[in-house]
Amino acid sequence: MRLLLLGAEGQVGRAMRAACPADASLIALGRDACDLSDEASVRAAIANAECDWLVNAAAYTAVDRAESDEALARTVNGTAPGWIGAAARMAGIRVAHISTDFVFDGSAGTPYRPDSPTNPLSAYGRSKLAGETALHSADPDALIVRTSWVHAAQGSNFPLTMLRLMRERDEIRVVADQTGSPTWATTLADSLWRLIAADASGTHHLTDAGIASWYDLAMAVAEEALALGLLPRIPTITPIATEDYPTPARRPAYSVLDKSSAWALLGGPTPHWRLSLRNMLKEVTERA
Ligand SMILES: NC(=O)C1=CN([C@@H]2O[C@H](COP(=O)(O)OP(=O)(O)OC[C@H]3O[C@@H](n4cnc5c(N)ncnc54)[C@H](OP(=O)(O)O)[C@@H]3O)[C@@H](O)[C@H]2O)C=CC1
Ligand SMILES: Cc1cn([C@H]2C[C@H](O)[C@@H](COP(=O)(O)OP(=O)(O)O[C@H]3O[C@@H](C)C(=O)[C@@H](O)[C@H]3O)O2)c(=O)[nH]c1=O
Ligand SMILES: [Mg+2]
Repeated sequence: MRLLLLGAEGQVGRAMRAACPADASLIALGRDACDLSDEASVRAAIANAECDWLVNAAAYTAVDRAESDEALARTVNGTAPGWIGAAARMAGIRVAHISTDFVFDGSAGTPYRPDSPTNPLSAYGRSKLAGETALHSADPDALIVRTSWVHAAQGSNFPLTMLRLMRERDEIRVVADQTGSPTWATTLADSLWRLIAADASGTHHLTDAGIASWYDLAMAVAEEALALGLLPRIPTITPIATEDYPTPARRPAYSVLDKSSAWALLGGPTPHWRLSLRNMLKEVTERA
């Protein structure tokens, strides 16, 4: 199988490259080779690629910045997936695309199913929902996988931000009233390769197992990092309310996703987030 990967330098893009099975070949394009704000660039990249599947791991992921930069977020996350779907369909290429828990408003009290009503609270969430819709209209067979709270040993993510702040400060304050599921990019990439091998289509939810608040996640980063020698001591970590950590973007209070359809296709659950976090931080120690 030949697979074209867009967003090759992001957290998920790197994990997809690392998890590439021996019997697959990968054409990995970064922003310089395929710019999702430029329709001609997207069309050319897809027309020139002889492949069976395309995975779109490129996105505008700066949630707060998107509030004041909505037009670009909208083009990259909302419009480009439609260009991708149309070009891929024309070339007979299957598409896998990644979306987010932030398409939901967080007012639910039980895990969101793939067909639960969406209602994004942020410009980023609106742009990602628009991307799902545009891709689905262009290519009804596309595979859309919503995930959440992604982290990796390289890149910009909450656990690495926490690790840096814990080294710099005596106290950090973290919101305890937003609940979701942290997800190691490696879990997502391994699962995506398997969903592709199974010829999956439609919308599915895929995160690591278990739930946490951002505060729980920060506490876990502290404990795991201390045990691995990445942190000399644990600073004071204070749970706070969302209103005490003002940000430009609103985030869902609850964004746990129901993963049962993906788990059925995969033949079992994904690892618990705590185990995945430990494995991610082990990789940080190996890189240091
Ligand atoms: N990170 C998270 O917590 C979550 C992510 N997702 C989704 O998962 C997918 C992968 O995210 P993740 O790997 O974490 O994100 P990253 O931000 O790590 O990677 C995204 C990549 O897309 C690239 N990119 C941005 N703009 C463009 C553009 N105009 N043209 C081409 N490439 C571009 C970025 O390049 P550059 O670095 O140069 O900007 C970056 O390499 C995205 O669809 C995201 O919405 C879903 C839920 C949670
Ligand atoms: C840095 C920091 C953040 N926070 C809060 C702010 C926010 O509510 C929460 C997470 O902040 P971040 O900006 O790191 O995370 P954020 O970029 O919002 O993460 C989201 O990214 C996009 C791409 C997604 O798709 C989502 O699934 C989700 O992973 O933690 C604190 O409470 N204390 C802190 O010191
Ligand atoms: Mg962020």
